[in-house]
Order: sequence, then C-alpha cells, then structure tokens
Amino acid sequence: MPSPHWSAPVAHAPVDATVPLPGSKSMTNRALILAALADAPVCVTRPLHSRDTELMADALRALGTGIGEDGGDWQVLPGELRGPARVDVGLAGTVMRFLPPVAALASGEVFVDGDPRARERPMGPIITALRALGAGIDDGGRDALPFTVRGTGSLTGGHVTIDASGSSQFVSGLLLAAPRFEKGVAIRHEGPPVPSAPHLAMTVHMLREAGVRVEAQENLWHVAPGPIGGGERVIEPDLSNAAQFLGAALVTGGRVTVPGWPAETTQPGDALRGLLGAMGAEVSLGPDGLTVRGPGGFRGLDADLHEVGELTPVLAALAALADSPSRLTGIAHLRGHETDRLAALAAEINGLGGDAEELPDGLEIRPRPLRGGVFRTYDDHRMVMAAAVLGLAVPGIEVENPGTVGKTLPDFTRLWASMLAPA
Ligand SMILES: O=C(O)C1=C[C@@H](OP(=O)(O)O)[C@@H](O)[C@H](O)C1
Ligand SMILES: C=C(OP(=O)(O)O)C(=O)O
Repeated sequence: MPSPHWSAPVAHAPVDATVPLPGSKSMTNRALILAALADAPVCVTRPLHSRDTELMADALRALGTGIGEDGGDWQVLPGELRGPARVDVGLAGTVMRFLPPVAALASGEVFVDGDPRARERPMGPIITALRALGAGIDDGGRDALPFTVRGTGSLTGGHVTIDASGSSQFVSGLLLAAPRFEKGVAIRHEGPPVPSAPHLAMTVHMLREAGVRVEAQENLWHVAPGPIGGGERVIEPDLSNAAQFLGAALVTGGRVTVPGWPAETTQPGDALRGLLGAMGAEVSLGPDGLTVRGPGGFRGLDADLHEVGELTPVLAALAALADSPSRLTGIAHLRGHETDRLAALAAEINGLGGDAEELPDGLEIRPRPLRGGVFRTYDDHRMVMAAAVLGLAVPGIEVENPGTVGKTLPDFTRLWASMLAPA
C-alpha cells in the first residue's frame, strides 16, 4: 500500500545543521557484486541499507552467496553461484543491470523480474551483449524484463560492442562480473556519448581496489580474467543524497554541513560543490565535511548534467525557486530512469504554478511564484526529495507516496525534520 501524503515542511528560519548521511547506493551495490564474486570473504563496512541495496543482497543470496549482518555492516561469504533462483530487481537500475551478468555465471536458471516500471526501463544492450559473450537468455523477444538467464556455471566473455548511450550501467554491469568470464571482457561503445562518467570511473576504481586489471579509454574498456580479492570495503556517504540537504542551505540562506565528505571520490555528487557554487552558494570542504552556506537569494543554473544526471530532480527544484532562469541539458537518458524524469519534473513544477518546459534533452525552468498542492512522485525517490526542497519555500505541498524515498534513503523524512529543528 502506498503511504499517505507527507506535508513537506516549510522552513521558518535559515537552516543551521549538520546532516550525517548513510552510505552510497552505487558503491554499496558494486561492493556487494564484487564481494559475491570474490575469492575470499568481504566485509562491506557502512553500507547503505535501503530498498535498492537490500534487493541486491537478496538477489545474491538467492544465487548462493552468504550475506550476514554485523552491526550494520555486511559480511559476505562468496559461494558457488547456482540456480534455479528468482530475482526481484524492484526498480533498481543497479540490480537490473549488474545482476544478470552474475546470473550468467551461475549453474542453473535464474528468473529476473521487477516492478511494473522496471519492465519498461532499457535493458536491450545488456541482454544483447551477454548473449554475444556466450549467455543464454530467454526474454520472449521483449528485449526487456522479465527474462530467464540460463546459466551453465561459466561464461566465455571476450569482445563486444554495445550502445550504452541509454545508461552507463550497461557497461558497469558487464565490467563488474568480467574478471570471472573465461576471457574477461573488451567492451567498445558505439553511439551517442555514454552518460554518468563518474559512475564508470567508480566501477573501474572499485575493480582495481579488488585487485582486478582494468584498462579504460574513451569508449573502450578491458577487464582481464582473474581473481577478485576479498577484505574490507568501506562505503562513502551517499553524496547524491546530499543534494537536497545542501540545497536547503541555499533555499533558506542557511548553513548545512555533510560530515565525512571524501577529499577524493568517484561519486557524481561531488559535482554539487561546483553546481551549487555556480548558483551562488559559498562552498567549503574541510575536516568537518562539506559546508554549504546560502547568501539569501540564488541564481538559476545553466548546466550540462550528462555526467551527473541523478542530481537533476533536486537541481530542478532549486531552479524553480531561484532568482533567474535555468537550463539543464544533456539528460535525455533520464526519460528511462525510475520515471520519465523530464516529464515528471515539468508536470509537477507546473502543477504548483511554475514554468518548466521540457526540452528533448533537458528542462528550461523560469522561476515563478509557486502555490501549494499535491506533488506526484511516480515511484521515484528523487521526486520526493525535489518536493521537499520546494516545500521549504512553498506552503501546502502534499507529497504523494513519500515511502518511495526508501529506494535509497528510508530515513529521509526524519533526517529532513531534524535538519529543520532548531539547534
Ligand atoms: O552505476 C550507477 O550506480 C548509477 C549510474 C547512473 O545511471 P545512468 O547512467 O543510467 O543514468 C545513475 O543515474 C544511477 O543512479 C546510478
Ligand atoms: C537513476 C537512479 O537510480 P537507478 O540506479 O535505479 O538507475 C537514481 O538513483 O537517481
């Protein structure tokens, strides 16, 4: 049952808060895949516990991996991968694109399905690539979920050409399992540019951390076959989920600090430093974490978000409250995310009296006074976060199905309330 509406709280004063954030979804789900394929036990330290990561853990358990919890950390005991199994990917892009290459290594059939919207998200390139690398996949000719991977216990691997312009996750999914393919993998991308470069860098970095030999050039990746090491993998805080909290400093002319912000990271959320700075925020990174201060008013944003698409919903909400127009481009692929995010953001901002226009590859947002009303969220966690940002300045926003935020941040409304509580 969807949860009842959530009344997004108005900020009656500038926020002044330190907001510790749970672990990165993208790092947690990569760490779980690498751990399940490792040659020794792995401790995933400070992982994210959310719908997307619990689905990944359950999927790997279904294939024979031991995953136990110890004080919030995950202790992973790699096991022989086997079917028959059924895997629920929910609406998690990381599970639907990262798990099938692992399923192809299992002995036995693995049936993979997810939420109704998951059946609409692009999967063709990874299905085609896995077949080219030697996997048997029965998808009833749909080129989409649901499908059955007919694992034989091994996969040949080798050279493959794909069009990953719809999602970087097609490349990441193949790379993560590739050390266990007999020939490893050599992937060539052909087509419009691949989005989300930082997420690809994260995949390469985490593979290398686990001792895997990876070469990455533009549109070309090579993973050598070989063992994946065990040990400890420490997960950074989720910097993409910092967007709405740091944005609150801008909207209210206040201060928000996110502790534990890494000095160096592959997370796309690190781009918030430059993006919020361009909108007028004062941004400083120090031993206490990342601090953003809002000067009062703030400017709109003209930015190509191709590399950091998942920041779009919160940036669009900020744009609707800014002092000048914004143009966010390079994000056509967001139409294949949890929902068509360009359509959803335009519809919901305009539903509050705003002026947001869909471009083929982005959004143009001209600030206008907004009014309260119901904000639909389309099973998209980041639509809840965007609505919360708008609610800081616009009384009467009722957020539909706020529980959907549990995809990556189940504790969101509590963290939001405590950020707004007087110190
Ligand atoms: O690999 C990852 O962890 C992710 C890659 C990106 O996907 P796309 O390249 O499909 O946008 C991003 O939007 C998603 O939230 C997480
Ligand atoms: C696009 C996103 O998620 P997914 O991993 O499901 O693609 C996101 O978290 O913004």
